[in-house]
Amino acid sequence: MHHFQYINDELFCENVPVRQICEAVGTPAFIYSRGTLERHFRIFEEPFLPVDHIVCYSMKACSNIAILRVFANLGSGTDIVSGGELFRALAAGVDASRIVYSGVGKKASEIDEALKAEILMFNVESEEELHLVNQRAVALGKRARIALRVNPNVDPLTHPYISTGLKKNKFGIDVERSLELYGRAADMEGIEAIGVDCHIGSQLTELSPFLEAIDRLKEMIGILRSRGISIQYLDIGGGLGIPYDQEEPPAPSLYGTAIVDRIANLNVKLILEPGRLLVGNAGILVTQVLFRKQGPEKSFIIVDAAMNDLIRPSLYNAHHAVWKVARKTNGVNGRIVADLVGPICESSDFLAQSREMEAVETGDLLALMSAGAYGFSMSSNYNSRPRAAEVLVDGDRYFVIRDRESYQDLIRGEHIPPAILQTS
Ligand SMILES: Cc1ncc(COP(=O)(O)O)c(C=O)c1O
Ligand SMILES: N[C@@H](CCCC[NH3+])C(=O)O
Repeated sequence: MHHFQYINDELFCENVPVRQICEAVGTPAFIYSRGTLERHFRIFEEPFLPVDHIVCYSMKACSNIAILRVFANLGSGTDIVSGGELFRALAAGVDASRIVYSGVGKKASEIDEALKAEILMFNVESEEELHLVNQRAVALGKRARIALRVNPNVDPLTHPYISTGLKKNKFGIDVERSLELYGRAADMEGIEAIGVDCHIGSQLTELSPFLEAIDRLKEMIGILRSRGISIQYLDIGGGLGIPYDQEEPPAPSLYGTAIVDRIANLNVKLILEPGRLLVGNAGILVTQVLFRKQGPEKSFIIVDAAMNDLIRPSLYNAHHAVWKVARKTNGVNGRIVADLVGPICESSDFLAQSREMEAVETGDLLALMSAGAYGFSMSSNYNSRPRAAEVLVDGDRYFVIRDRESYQDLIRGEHIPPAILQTS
């Protein structure tokens, strides 16, 4: 359920016509609905309310500070994976004591920043990282609260590029080695092991892999406690999928109640790191048709958004529904099959392939649906394309929450050395 709907054949985000926003800010533009963001957060959190928990929004999905603030206002913490994400979270006003820091490659400077901010917990992903976190904590006269990110070797049954909990993946530490490392961590002056963590993948559409992973972690917590290591937090990551096309992921209520049942009597504070579920269907990418072109084998609709704006179709062959912003423009009727492509000089620059959709005309606005997660946050400047504007709709008002980049932004920080500037 989201707040993008047609009223008299015109697409609205909440109470604002999408066309009106595009006339003011141009295209391509990401448009998010505050109502949907809040609704998704509440629906996700609801089943966890009876137990001690923190929802730490995984901000890599959509990291605009206005979006972070929407969730922080609802009590959300944040799952971060870099110094840059820490900076954004603090800039948005997220409470540092609700921040967890995951990621396989934390630099000493980033660890220092997180220690100084006094975040809740580092999710440590290797033995070398554990030593570095200890060393940095001692150097700063602090103790780092940590969990080890365990790789439980569970198949998440998702796209191989976004599976993280198999032993062939770079993420986390296997169960046996983790148990050993907790023992070693107990002797480290700068380390306080308070949690166990895992995140097995993204866009999961089955419940069983989550439960299997939790069972492995539960077993570990029992072993650790029997060794005198008192684990207080269980972080089960994110990963719950959303319907993009035909998928039927478990409803958040089902996911939540199954997990709450599974950890009954475990006596831990649960940490949840949803990303896609909170923002995916709360955002769209609106683009304008530049040209239509009939090739010998295919029809192409060339639009002003491209793989630099939304890379998911190119990277994972991901499906995003295409909706016309005005359903019956210029009396064009009928259905077509076409590739929706951008201006970038790559054959993989497509937003939809061989897609059946309503016929379109040059100048029409099209909405790529479910683009709120891993849309803008994975965008780039490839082909020197300024990144899109981001807009947040709130009832009958809207706010530009990120300006469209300018050409000047494209060369910010670039310099021609004087020796190269000389022409003679
Ligand atoms: C450590 C970690 N936590 C949480 C998430 C959020 O995942 P999702 O957006 O699938 O909920 C990710 C991304 O997959 C992640 O790497
Ligand atoms: N970027 C991916 C998900 C990976 C999540 C990061 N751990 C997507 O668009 O589906």
